[in-house]
Amino acid sequence: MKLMEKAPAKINLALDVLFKRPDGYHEVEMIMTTVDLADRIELKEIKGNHIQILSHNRFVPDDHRNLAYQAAFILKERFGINKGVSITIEKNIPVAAGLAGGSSDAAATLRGLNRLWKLGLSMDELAEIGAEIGSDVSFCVYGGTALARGRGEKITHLPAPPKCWVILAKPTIGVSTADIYKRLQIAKMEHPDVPGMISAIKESSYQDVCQGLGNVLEQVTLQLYPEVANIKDQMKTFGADSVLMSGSGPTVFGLVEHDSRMQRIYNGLRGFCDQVYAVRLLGDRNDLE
Ligand SMILES: C[C@@](CO)(OP(=O)(O)O)[C@H](O)COP(=O)(O)OP(=O)(O)OC[C@H]1O[C@@H](n2ccc(N)nc2=O)[C@H](O)[C@@H]1O
Ligand SMILES: Nc1ncnc2c1ncn2[C@@H]1O[C@H](COP(=O)(O)OP(=O)(O)O)[C@@H](O)[C@H]1O
Repeated sequence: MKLMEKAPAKINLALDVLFKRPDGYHEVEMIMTTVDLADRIELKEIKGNHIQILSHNRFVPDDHRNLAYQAAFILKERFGINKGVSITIEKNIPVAAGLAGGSSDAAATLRGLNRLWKLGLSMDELAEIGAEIGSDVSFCVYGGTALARGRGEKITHLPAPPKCWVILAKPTIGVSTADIYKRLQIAKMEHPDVPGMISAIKESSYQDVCQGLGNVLEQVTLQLYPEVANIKDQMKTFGADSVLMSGSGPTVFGLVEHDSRMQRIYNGLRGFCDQVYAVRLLGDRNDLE
């Protein structure tokens, strides 16, 4: 028996940090939404009682460090499953990019194994288990668009933002999320208007979504890596309606409505950057199917 799950990437339309918590994590308010760039997860029953990870991408760990492995391990332990499973990850989302690829693989594994092993868990229960794996996993269990609070695991669903193109460009540097959070100087930050972004989405105003983009982690990553600032500038010059870094970076995304302008930005950026994608904003929970 085998089955497939789609694991889409996310971008943060807004990312605010309120304060550092006693447990070392940061209290956040983020508006997350999915885009049409997805890994594919194949789950297959195998003989034995172990978890096997297969992937052609050399940056993806094939052992307990893989977040999909951790998802399978938790479900096996918690529900006493004495079966083996092979998890094949077709990696399309760039790794360590601020696009939650690993978190989305873990979330897809939770959803898929819930079906394969007939566990009968609700999405809310899967999201709660996901929070034990990483801060972004709960959101990725549901997909769609949401306000994420707490350390990212408290999810309030939102409607899909207005449809547009999203150009993603990832410079060839790796960014450590923990390092970026550590360097954040909370007293000096300019906060994005998160309630304003929620209204823009509810009113389906593309202009207001563009105007409201903001991420407090951006200033930290831009200072450390000038190449990220350079890509932001290029994207604006080529004509994106609005540009922001996703998560802790280094991927930069640009929003654009018109097909011809999307093509111009995409072609222009290909000269500067190896990993460039032009994808649609998804933002709807049904898009996981
Ligand atoms: C910044 C964001 C925005 O969506 O995404 P990415 O850039 O990773 O995609 C997330 O907050 C990242 O989520 P995720 O990558 O799941 O983080 P985790 O594995 O839980 O935590 C990695 C490290 O980041 C720091 N961390 C994470 C979340 C949070 N609210 N406060 C923190 O301080 C902690 O130092 C933690 O050890
Ligand atoms: N399934 C996975 N896919 C990608 N990276 C993974 C996975 N599991 C664990 N990792 C590790 O997690 C780190 C962060 O990866 P990723 O989730 O792609 O980035 P981000 O948290 O920036 O969105 C990588 O450096 C990688 O070693």
